[in-house]
Amino acid sequence: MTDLKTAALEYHAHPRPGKLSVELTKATATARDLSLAYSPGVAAPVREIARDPELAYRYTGKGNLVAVISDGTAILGLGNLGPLASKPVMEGKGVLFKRFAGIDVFDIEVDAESPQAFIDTVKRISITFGGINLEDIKAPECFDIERTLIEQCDIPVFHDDQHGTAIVTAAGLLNALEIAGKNLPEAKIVCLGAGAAAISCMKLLVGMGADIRNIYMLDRKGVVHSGRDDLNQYKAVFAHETDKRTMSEALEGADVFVGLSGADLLSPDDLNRMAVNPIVFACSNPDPEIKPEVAFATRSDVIMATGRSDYPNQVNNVLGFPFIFRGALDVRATRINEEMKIAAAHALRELAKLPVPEEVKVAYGVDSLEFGREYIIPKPLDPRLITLVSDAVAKAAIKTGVATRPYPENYPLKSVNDVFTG
Ligand SMILES: NC(=O)C1=CN([C@@H]2O[C@H](COP(=O)(O)OP(=O)(O)OC[C@H]3O[C@@H](n4cnc5c(N)ncnc54)[C@H](OP(=O)(O)O)[C@@H]3O)[C@@H](O)[C@H]2O)C=CC1
Ligand SMILES: CC(=O)C(=O)O
Ligand SMILES: [Mg+2]
Repeated sequence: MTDLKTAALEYHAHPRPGKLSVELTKATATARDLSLAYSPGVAAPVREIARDPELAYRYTGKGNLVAVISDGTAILGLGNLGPLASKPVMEGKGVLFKRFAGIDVFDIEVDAESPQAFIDTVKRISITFGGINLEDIKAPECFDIERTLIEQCDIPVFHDDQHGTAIVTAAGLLNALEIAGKNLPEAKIVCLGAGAAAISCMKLLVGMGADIRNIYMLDRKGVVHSGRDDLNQYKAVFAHETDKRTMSEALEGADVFVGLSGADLLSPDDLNRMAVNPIVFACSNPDPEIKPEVAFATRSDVIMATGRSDYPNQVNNVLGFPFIFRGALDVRATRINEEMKIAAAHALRELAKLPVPEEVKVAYGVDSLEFGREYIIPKPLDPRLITLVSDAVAKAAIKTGVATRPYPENYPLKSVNDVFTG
């Protein structure tokens, strides 16, 4: 772990600080080039955009530019460490947007004294961007922030920790249930965490067929139940009448554990309470609710996923946000709706069942990757993600009437290099 810490600090510090930079996309070699890029030539697109704001998509980078914005109140599972400390994560999201979907990102860390101040800041700068990815904003404030910004902005606003996580969790869970010989409507699910990611994951699962009566949600005070008078409106949706109070009680006979809470909160004893072929998604970052080696030492029948890159089955929103925004930007969707999210989940789910290209196996240093307990969800380095997930999202946007552009000529994209060939 110390090695990883040292390597991570070195990685971020050298050869230059940070992980990404702004690049030029036009010639700047001659005086003529400069007279086009800047004064006097730049006045021409200025006048055009003043005449017709839509032309910002033609003459500026707006259409391929996403703001990754945080207030630093829920940085991964590390908690409220403030906006500046969130910058490595936000730059990291920028790296993933660019690497996997060719999307440019400005990371913006907002020192806001209140949710309203945050909303006002984001609203004022929103015209710069083709989309807004809200990141690592704690519940319950995140819900109102996202809803208000969706209402006020005519570009997609998407809280990644809610919906990106939910989409990827749903895809992985449907596959894990299939492998375990179980199904979503009957699955007994325990969700540790009742924040941004947890509430949204459980909502999407219910939307996709889970029975809310089979879901037990827990926060720091234990089971979310109807006898509690301290529940916010978002948790209250999942409160039902039960005499269960602790995670141990909730886990008795459970089929699924979804952890969206913090490190090392699922004990071997509690894992032993779960049904045969238990599915454990220990998704807290950087440290899962239970380490895979502990889980496997406890039970050989566990189907295990984490949010991390260094174990099999990475259930992480990196599989969602780059490709979802790619699809949404390319048909210039005004929002990212439920149908687009569900289309993305199904595309991810189906991709895991296709034969895996050699280059993916090489990238992960394995001889074989086949749909099964150790491979329930595609790998982030799979080049087919942009092809299938962005396509599914774009088609769903068109079908549901939120696209303002037709199906792109360069779709389905063969790779990230295809992005500007349309
Ligand atoms: N793998 C992935 O792709 C993703 C993983 N995550 C992970 O999910 C976790 C939560 O993130 P997010 O939802 O954004 O944060 P929030 O701050 O919105 O929510 C955190 C939730 O975790 C609960 N919690 C924290 N500690 C405990 C504990 N000891 N026992 C029970 N519940 C606890 C909190 O309970 P209370 O309500 O009582 O405060 C709260 O409900 C993080 O670890 C994050 O890394 C998030 C997004 C994506
Ligand atoms: C992956 C991610 O977004 C998180 O852990 O917050
Ligand atoms: Mg996050």
